This record gives sequence, structure tokens and C-alpha cells, in this order.
Amino acid sequence: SHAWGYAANNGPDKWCDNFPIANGPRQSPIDILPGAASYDSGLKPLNLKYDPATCLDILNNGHSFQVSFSDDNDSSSLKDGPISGTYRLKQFHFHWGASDDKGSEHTVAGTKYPAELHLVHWNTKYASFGEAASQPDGLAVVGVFLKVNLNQQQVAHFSYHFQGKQTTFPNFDPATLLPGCLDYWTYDGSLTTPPLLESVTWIVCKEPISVSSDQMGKFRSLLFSAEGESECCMMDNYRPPQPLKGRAVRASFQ
Ligand SMILES: NS(=O)(=O)c1ccc(S(=O)(=O)NCc2cccs2)s1
Ligand SMILES: [Zn+2]
Repeated sequence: SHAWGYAANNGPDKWCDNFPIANGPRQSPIDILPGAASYDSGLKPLNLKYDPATCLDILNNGHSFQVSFSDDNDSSSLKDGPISGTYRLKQFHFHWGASDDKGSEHTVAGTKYPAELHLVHWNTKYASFGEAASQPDGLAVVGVFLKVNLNQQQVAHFSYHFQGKQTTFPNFDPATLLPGCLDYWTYDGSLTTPPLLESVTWIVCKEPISVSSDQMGKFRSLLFSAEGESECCMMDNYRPPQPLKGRAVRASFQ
């Protein structure tokens, strides 16, 4: 079976063929309706601690590019917020569109942002990332919307890479990708790509970060294709919002 992707023949509408959980009860992303979210005073502020020394490499995995972190200790981790215990940062990656009017996975009252950052963390009550990914409270992903500000400084100098390309990416500080205000919405969801596991506590920041329009251009110059294949630019690598199916969305702010 051809691998999953974002094209008409292998995209989100086809994922249920090989991953039936695609039609499950807690799928992501969702359209967040701020008016329908309930403020929960019990939600704590996010406690994010990132150590640039844990940054390992950058990989184009054929459907995004991801920056991976060493996770053999708690030096880059998430605590508090809606979760209990300690979740270690494993990787971050982005989703984006072919143009600035689309690209984010979560939407806010129907509004699409040009891109969305996902910081993927796993619950250290489990032995490993892979084990955690199969548990209902195994993962916590912090989502940050990106908006385009003309002549805003670069997010980082990611040059284009073919699928499978991996290069070292030392000392990148993911804290530079966080908005000033860490107000968030939270709900129980899933991975937004296959295997679509329903193991994610989603934490979506209300405030977007700004990137330059040429940074967006750099994202769009990445390639889905591998070296030597006919070039296919990586863009529109986002899953559309999925049915809420009765889930509550809580807000950390009033
Ligand atoms: N867009 S998102 O943040 O919801 C992610 C999608 C996939 C992610 S993963 O890197 O954790 N791999 C997922 C796994 C593969 C095998 C076992 S789990 S994170
Ligand atoms: Zn993602």
C-alpha cells in the first residue's frame, strides 16, 4: 500500500483505510470555539523548561521536518498546565500551507493560520516514547500558531532538505518559538498523522508567534520527494479539523 501523505490519493480522507482510528472518538485537530471553551481555574500555568544542549538533529521525514531532542533525562520537559507528572520533549515540527490563508491544523472559530508548530512531549511514567504513544495519557503536544509579519526576523535558518535528509542541528533553543503569553486551550485528542493514536493531551496556545514571509517561503521550498525523484514541494501538510464528538475544551484564561 502506498505510504500515507497529503495528496488526493493518500491524504487525510484516505487514512481511515489503513488506520481505522481516523474515525475514532478523540481525533485531532479540532476547530476551537473560544466561546464554547470553559474556563477552568484549576488549570496551572505551563511549566516549560528547555535545554538547548539536548537539541540533536533536523530531519525531513517526508511529511514535515522535525527537530529531535535527546530525552534520556528531564532537562527539556513540560510540567503543570493540564497534566500531572513530567513529560519530556521528544521533537518539534511544523505544518503549513501552500499560501498564507491556510496551513494550521487547529483552527480558531474557523480561522486558519499559515502554519502551526507542535512540540511533542511524552509522559515519563512510561518507559519510552513508543510505550507512552500507545497510552491515553502518554503524550502532551504544545501547539503554537504562526502568523506572517512582513520583515519579521527568521524563526531559524532551516535550508531546504530532501526527504530522508538529516543534519546536525546543535544548540537550538525551542523556547525561542514560544509566544510571550502562554494562555492555552486544552482537550483530549490524538496524533494528527498516522498512526493517529489517541494518546495526546493537546495544549494549544492562544497567542501566535510571528515569522517572516520568506521564512514561510523556506518551509514551502522543502521537498516531500527524495533526492533524484521528481521534485514535489512540501506544503499543505495539515489534517483538517475532526468532529469534537462531545469533548470538552477547557481554557486556562478568562
Ligand atoms: N502532528 S502531531 O504532533 O500530532 C504528531 C504526529 C506524529 C508524531 S510522532 O513523532 O510522535 N510519531 C508518531 C508515532 C509513530 C509511531 C509510534 S508513535 S507527533
Ligand atoms: Zn504535528
